[in-house]
Amino acid sequence: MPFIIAIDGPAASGKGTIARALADHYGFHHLDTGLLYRATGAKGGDPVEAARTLVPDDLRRNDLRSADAGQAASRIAAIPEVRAALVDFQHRFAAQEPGAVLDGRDIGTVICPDAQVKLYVVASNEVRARRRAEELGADPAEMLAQLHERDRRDRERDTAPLRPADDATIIDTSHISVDEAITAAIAIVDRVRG
Ligand SMILES: Nc1ncnc2c1ncn2[C@@H]1O[C@H](COP(=O)(O)OP(=O)(O)OP(=O)(O)O)[C@@H](O)[C@H]1O
Ligand SMILES: Nc1ccn([C@@H]2O[C@H](COP(=O)(O)O)[C@@H](O)[C@H]2O)c(=O)n1
Repeated sequence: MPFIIAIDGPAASGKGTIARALADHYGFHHLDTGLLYRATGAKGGDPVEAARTLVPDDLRRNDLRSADAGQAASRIAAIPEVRAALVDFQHRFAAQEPGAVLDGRDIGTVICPDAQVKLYVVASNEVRARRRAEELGADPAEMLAQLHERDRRDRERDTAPLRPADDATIIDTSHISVDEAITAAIAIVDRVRG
């Protein structure tokens, strides 16, 4: 049975950084599920049809990391039929041996509720905005406004809203380095793997 690590949290909290490092450390597969929503939003047209016809090549577009792509993703992510169309892909990915790390918004709550490890990564709004602004070369105040809007949409939607699973361990990266965050995550996984 594959070992599944589910990582959720708001935008720019550091979950992708931790997810990649865990996958590397344990030799697991890694899926940034945000890319599925970003690619669906970027395809344009009917979002439900775009999600149903998504192929791996769509995830390789080089314009998916922009702030605009993030905003478009969070709008189409509120549509239940879009989410439903992306479930199979995520389940197939999570079923790969020897294990998989999936990061997103609803991995521990909806996609992989039986994951052996669930992490919920947070950081203060100001820290997240500063990190994202540095990453994209954008204005921190503008990033803060965009993150607020995206988080609100993600938390308030009816289907699969952003929230920690009841059995998730919280990691707050506001005042710790990337290395410290990764070390904390590995310690949590190692405790479960024994
Ligand atoms: N603990 C940390 N200390 C300092 N910088 C960090 C830390 N964790 C992540 N970062 C930086 O913050 C930025 C956002 O991190 P990351 O992409 O991992 O966030 P995310 O939660 O996956 O975001 P998104 O949901 O938008 O994909 C990156 O530039 C990353 O290098
Ligand atoms: N499991 C997920 C993953 C992402 N979303 C939506 O996509 C947007 C972009 O995600 P990033 O992780 O790349 O920032 C995000 O704001 C969510 O609206 C989702 O709903 N479920």
